[in-house]
Amino acid sequence: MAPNPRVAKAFRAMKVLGVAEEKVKPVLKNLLKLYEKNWALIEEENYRALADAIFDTEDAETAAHKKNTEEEKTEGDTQVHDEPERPLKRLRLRHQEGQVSDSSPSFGATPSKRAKVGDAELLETHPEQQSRDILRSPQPDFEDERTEIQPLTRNKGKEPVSPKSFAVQGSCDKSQPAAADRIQPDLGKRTQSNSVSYPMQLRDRGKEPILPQIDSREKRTTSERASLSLRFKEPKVEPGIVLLPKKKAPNTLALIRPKDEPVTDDTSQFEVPIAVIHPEALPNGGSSIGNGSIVESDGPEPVASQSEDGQDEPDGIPGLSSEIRPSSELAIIPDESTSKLEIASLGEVKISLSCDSALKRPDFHMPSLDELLKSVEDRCLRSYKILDPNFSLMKVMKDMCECFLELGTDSSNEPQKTINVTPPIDLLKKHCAVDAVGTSGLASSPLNGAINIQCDAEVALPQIPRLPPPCSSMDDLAKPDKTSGGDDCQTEKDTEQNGGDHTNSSSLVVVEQRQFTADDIRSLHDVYDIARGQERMTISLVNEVNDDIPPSFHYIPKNVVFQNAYVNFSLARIVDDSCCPTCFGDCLSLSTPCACAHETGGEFAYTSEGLVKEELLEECISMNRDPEKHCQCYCKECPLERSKNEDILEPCKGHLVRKFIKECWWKCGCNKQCGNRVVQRGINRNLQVFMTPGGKGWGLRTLEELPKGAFVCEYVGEVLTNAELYDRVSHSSSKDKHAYPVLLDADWSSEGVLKDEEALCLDATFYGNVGRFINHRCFDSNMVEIPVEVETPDHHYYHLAFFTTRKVEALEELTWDYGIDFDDHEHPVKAFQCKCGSKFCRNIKRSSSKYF
Ligand SMILES: C[S@@+](CC[C@H](N)C(=O)[O-])C[C@H]1O[C@@H](n2cnc3c(N)ncnc32)[C@H](O)[C@@H]1O
Repeated sequence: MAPNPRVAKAFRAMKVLGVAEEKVKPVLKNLLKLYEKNWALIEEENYRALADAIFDTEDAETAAHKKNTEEEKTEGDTQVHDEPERPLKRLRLRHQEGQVSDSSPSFGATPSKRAKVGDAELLETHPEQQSRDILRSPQPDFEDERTEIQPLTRNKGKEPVSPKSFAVQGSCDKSQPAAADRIQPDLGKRTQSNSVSYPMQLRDRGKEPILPQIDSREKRTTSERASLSLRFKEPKVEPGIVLLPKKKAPNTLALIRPKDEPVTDDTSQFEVPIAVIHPEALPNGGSSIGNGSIVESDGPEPVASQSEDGQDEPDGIPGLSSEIRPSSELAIIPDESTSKLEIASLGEVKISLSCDSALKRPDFHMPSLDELLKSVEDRCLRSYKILDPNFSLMKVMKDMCECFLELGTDSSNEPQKTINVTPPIDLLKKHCAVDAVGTSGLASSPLNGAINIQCDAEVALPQIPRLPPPCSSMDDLAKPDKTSGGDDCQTEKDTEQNGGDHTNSSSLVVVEQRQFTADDIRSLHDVYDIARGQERMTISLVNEVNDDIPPSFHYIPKNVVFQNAYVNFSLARIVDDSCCPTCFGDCLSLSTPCACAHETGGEFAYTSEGLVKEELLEECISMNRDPEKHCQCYCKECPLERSKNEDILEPCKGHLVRKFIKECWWKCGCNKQCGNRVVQRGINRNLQVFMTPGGKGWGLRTLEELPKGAFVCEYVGEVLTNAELYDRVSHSSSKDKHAYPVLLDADWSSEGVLKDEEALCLDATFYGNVGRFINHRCFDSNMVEIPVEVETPDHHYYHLAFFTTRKVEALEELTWDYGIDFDDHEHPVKAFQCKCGSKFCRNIKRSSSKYF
């Protein structure tokens, strides 16, 4: 049978040292037994354990043989010859005089303590012997470095070191003071110079030894308050440092104890290293080294940690815990002095999170690793779909920083909570550079990149829901955001007071740290379904163009009344001749259309396929393209002019008298699947929000081919009176842009003088549906808006529904003509520079300086 390749390799390694296979075999066998077949321990440091064990065995055999020979030669002569023992063994034996011998191999009840104590004591007591012993041990790789071992003997067991220490001793600074004279901060400083240089920067905070951290670039892009450090477990040993055994990355000095290693549980007589890990406590390689804390996997409480003055610990034994639980690769090291959370220990690499200012923050608590990982995973699942092409681990790490701080400052009991989040800076960079608030609605402080999020009470939506009482504090206001192309879409949160006390200009302040609701943040990242399940279809969001993240807004599938709008859905208003209570099933299947078709001249507006009939559609299209060819009404007292609050009212500029679709509704006898119920059933097409490549910001596209006349979606938003809208818009900063609101003026002609609360519009800036992403196209847009009467025959309020004007291919952007007059500079919402690309573009020759 072919020998085990690991065995063969061990033989080869020993052969190099001149040890014959037959000598290696029994020792190796024993060693495998001793180490429970953990080859890593044997192979560690070029088979050091094996080599030492072989030499130990040799020594023992030689000694035994000599003794026998001498006994035979000089019977009765009790004089023992002074044949030198192997130093290590001899030292131990001397040291163990008077102690209880323990013949158990290595991992007894407190083996690590014993090992540490034994080694530390040994090293301290007999440095030169230890040095010699090491010189004798078969370490061909480190031959020229062996003299560096000497300082090891000086460690009083206070400083944990890497078990790999011997491999790099040559680089230790001999000029360093003895370990006994040192304090930990020194260690940190010294070891920095020895650290492997990775894309991280060392940071000496005086308490954290050996912490290469994120380099300055990364530092700039993460919060200073929650920083991530990726740390290498120090591969080099400092002179005078006690070795710590670990099962996965063992310290051979500790592990290759002879079987008769004396042990004692009475550790109080020994000085013990500050942080000591039982080898069995680290089956998966969890690191024991760091910050004077002990790695612990099961919970956030440290098993043992070092206090400020270096004194430990709950069990009275410095650095030792009475209960040492198994550790995994994930390790938590909460350290109150630094609020550091160790995330992972992967081989020699460690990732940890710290919050520098945690101590100054009364609201900070250390999140558990589980919480943190779950939060990051959730975030990745939601967020990274859009970022696949640019996915990088650093983004995940930055997310970790965010979640860390977010969880650390989260207090679910409080109705108002402040969460500080470090944004994925690269996602926000374009926005942060411009102002304090990003597209996402996340604010990035120029000071520390942190984001301040304010949680308000949940919004409860009644049937025609009214918005909850707005924030009373004007401090909550933040500057609207900017998208790269959608530059007049604003995410400013209106915080008008109850009772019509509207926002005034002094209350709109640009803040460095914007306060947002947790809902704001969550909605930003639900890229799988920005509607969060509120539509029949999921609506994904992708960005294949840049790093912009979706704007902050509340997705609502139906309109909500902001405050003063009069929207009354009363059954009493529906007279019998405007509904079909006697109908059954599908009204479209009737040979004679029911009363609900009256609005459209006795013909239903929809075909049996649910498409708007050609004639109606064409008329609506034409109305947009050639408004002058269609009937316009002029108000006696135009609500638009009135809302300007000027002394002299300007004459009405005219409103198109539009065609309405009247759908069946709940007073009707037909069922929900009735063909005359299309818009009210909501979105039933595969739509996607995407980043347009042409600089228009986000847009909406279809993922399936759409026939002409197909319902796509409604324009959903807050129902505002025009006075409210005027107030809202005109009081925002001149730099800020507002999404183009939609006037519900399709039937203003029929009513004489409209009251303020009856002259309505829709604003989707803060509350809206996918309609808010539809970009404008001059004249030849592929969608047209049609007013739809669903709940009330009263045409003050109606639904504005988009239907395709032609067949639209899958992946085509969906557009509609906003009807913007690019020359109207008096409009409260300033026009944008049109990039519709239409050959009929009304803005094609305009100077860009006119527009924002
Ligand atoms: C209702 S939003 C549409 C979604 C928007 N693109 C976004 O990123 O959120 C309207 C805004 O989109 C931008 N936009 C729409 N159509 C545009 C066009 N044809 N050219 C340039 N910008 C356009 C303008 O900034 C406009 O104010």
